[in-house]
Amino acid sequence: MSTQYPEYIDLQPAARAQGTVRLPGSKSISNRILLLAALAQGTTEVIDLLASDDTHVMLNALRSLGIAWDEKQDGSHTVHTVQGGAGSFPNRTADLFMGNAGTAIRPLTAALAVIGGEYTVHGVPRMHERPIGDLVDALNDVGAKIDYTGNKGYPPLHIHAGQFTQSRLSVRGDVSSQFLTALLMVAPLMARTHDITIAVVGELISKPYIEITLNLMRRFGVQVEQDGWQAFTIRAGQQYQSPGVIHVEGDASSASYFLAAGAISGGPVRVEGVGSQSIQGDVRFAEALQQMGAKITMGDNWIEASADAPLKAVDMDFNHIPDAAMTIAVAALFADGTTTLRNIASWRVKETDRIAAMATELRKVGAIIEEGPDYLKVTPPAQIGTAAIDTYDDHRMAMCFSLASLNGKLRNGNTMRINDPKCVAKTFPEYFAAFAAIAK
Ligand SMILES: O=C(O)C1=C[C@@H](OP(=O)(O)O)[C@@H](O)[C@H](O)C1
Ligand SMILES: C=C(OP(=O)(O)O)C(=O)O
Repeated sequence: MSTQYPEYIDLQPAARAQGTVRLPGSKSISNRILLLAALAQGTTEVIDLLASDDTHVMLNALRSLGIAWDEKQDGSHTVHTVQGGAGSFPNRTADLFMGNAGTAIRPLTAALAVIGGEYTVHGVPRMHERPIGDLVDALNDVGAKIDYTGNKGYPPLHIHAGQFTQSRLSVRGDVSSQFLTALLMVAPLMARTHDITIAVVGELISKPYIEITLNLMRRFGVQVEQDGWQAFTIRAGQQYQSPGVIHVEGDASSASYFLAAGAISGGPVRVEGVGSQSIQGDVRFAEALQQMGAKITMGDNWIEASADAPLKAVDMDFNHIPDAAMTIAVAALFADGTTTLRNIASWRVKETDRIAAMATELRKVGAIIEEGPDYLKVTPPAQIGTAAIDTYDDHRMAMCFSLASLNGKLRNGNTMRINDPKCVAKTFPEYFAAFAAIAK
């Protein structure tokens, strides 16, 4: 991305956070819309697509596959015009670099396997440590031909043309919900002559992301029949149709940092772009802040956080909001006791092992941490010790730890150093400018 960052950023201690932030577009919605628009019949105008590493890898991949798109500016809005391929990709061979974007590589792998061709997909080294085996198994079981060219169960992948005749698929749901999302998104391409049912094996995690998938599929004209979280049926003969124009909401996970800033330091901080009408599960981060004692107000398209007392520690299950939950782990530095984050095992297979990374960096600033396979307990220090925070090429580590500079809790008024801040480019290239605008 274009923003230039130095090797590290030293954040000045800020007593207060106040102001209004216009959020960048949702990563989860942007990458889903791009793929759906590419698979649809007709031309789609996408307003306010997120501009970041994760969407750029998707846009570049679609172009390599022969899907035409262009970008223009309309006042303060961007407009991407995508020419749909009506269920097919013009180019049947391609080598695709997917960076570290789970929302790009997983659904696209499924689409390539079903459409057929000779494709390789790969990413940054960490992407080659992030599991994809459950998705590959689900697809290969019903006639796909996907090979591992590195380690079994992980990208890089080589995808050949397969043959799909079966009507029942099953996929594990307990490592990443993105595998089910991927299968749901390509199911209409398999359901040309017969219905397709996708059964979920094991407890499905991160359920609200499946709601985003189903919502956007509906916007593109495909209905899914749902039997709880156990089975999903796509009736034969449905095709994606462009909705014409579609707008991308602001990113609710990105909102979490600013809302937490308002809650930690009094606020008020308002985010614009998500609100009570949002289709993203991460808006429920606001409920977690409320439980910590913050005051939350909300309109259709905005949320505001403030607080008139120190935050209260909480003990909560965060399986439904795994990304925004990281923000709670750092907000816990400002709470009145031990905060426990439960049911977050998926953190271990994301941009880094996020449970280990959080534990290490929170200890650096003086917190007492207990770490388990799927939980984290954070007991705050009286004052936050200054440290150079390592970010593990994880945008959320960098964004979360900016919050440690707030509320005058930094020992001796020192600065908070964030190493390798450019990692925010994955979802929010302008993050540190937005943060500086509210941290006073
Ligand atoms: O489908 C999506 O857009 C996402 C699903 C979640 O992943 P898991 O299902 O792997 O938890 C989330 O962490 C990720 O950032 C985005
Ligand atoms: C887990 C994340 O990303 P991905 O879409 O690559 O899974 C994230 O953004 O926190």
